[in-house]
Amino acid sequence: MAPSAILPEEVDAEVEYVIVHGGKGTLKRPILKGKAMKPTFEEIPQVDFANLDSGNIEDRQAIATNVRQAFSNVGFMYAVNHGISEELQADCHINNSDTIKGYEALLETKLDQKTRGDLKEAFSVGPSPYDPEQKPPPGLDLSKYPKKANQWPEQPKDFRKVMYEYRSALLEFGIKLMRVIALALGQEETYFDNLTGVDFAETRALHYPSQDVPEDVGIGAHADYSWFTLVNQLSATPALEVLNQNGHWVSAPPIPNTLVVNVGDFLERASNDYFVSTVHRVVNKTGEERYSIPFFFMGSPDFMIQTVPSCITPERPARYEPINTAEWIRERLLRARYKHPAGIAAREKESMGEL
Ligand SMILES: O=C(O)CCC(=O)C(=O)O
Ligand SMILES: [Fe+2]
Repeated sequence: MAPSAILPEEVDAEVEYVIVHGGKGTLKRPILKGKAMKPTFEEIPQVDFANLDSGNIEDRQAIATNVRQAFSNVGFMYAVNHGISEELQADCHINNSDTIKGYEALLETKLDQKTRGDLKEAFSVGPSPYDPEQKPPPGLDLSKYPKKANQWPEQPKDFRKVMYEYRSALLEFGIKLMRVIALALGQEETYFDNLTGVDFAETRALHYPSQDVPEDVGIGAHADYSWFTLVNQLSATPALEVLNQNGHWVSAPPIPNTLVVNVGDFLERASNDYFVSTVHRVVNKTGEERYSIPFFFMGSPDFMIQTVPSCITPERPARYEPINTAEWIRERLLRARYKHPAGIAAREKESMGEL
């Protein structure tokens, strides 16, 4: 969506806001117009990962420099040459099935409270090291994980296999990206290695029907509760939008063979706000169905998210207390589920601050 028309300041008597559901609670971002507008991004940068497996640290450092720029200025990037096989990505279209049991129906979540709900269906696959496909490390303490394994439908036949293969491929890329992020934050490459020993990532296969009602959204304005999210836009339908510092929506259209990568709340927090967990939403007015598969890289449930030492300076002391990963995820998940009693209670505790 193009930035709204520029109005002279004096005409702009009433400030409008975008309401956002993020890790810091429900917040409002003023929509800036005219002279009030700040320099900010108008498109999503692309970063080339072709040299990710280079044996040369300078090559990996060069990627880290580009990631640092993208994550600190925009909070989003397209990863080009990410190495995830095209075949596997094409197979993921198997999610295009309405026979799947246990998925989240249309209007089940409501991130933007002004809407009737999010116009999307989802099938989520979370941590379940009891499932052999997740290749749990030997000696893993299973007591930390939910006993109930992921639920899988009988049909389509290869759904479980493909989802787990896809998850493994993204996890592998994610672990490498976490190393690049460590470099980008001025740490040793291995700085986050203990975070990724046991993963707590979630894959979500999403279907967004086209929206006819003007107020409808596919997924309301929000920031992600993850270290970062890797989004495979399976359809050619442009619908993902990213909020810039002026409160204007910038389109992130699908680019073939790229992954959209965005900073999540954990990374924003650990980087002491140097990297931004940028607000985004999905609005599908194209008349076409849209499918996408976000992969939320979350780390292990008992990992304490604390500020990276190189992100603390005399001008910017640590802004956040350490927080337990599982606790934060649970709180955030419940908040979005407006029909869930615990979600209602969590939202009632919130106050509305400014972003
Ligand atoms: O479908 C997309 O492109 C993004 C979905 C998203 O933002 C989310 O599930 O958190
Ligand atoms: Fe998101």
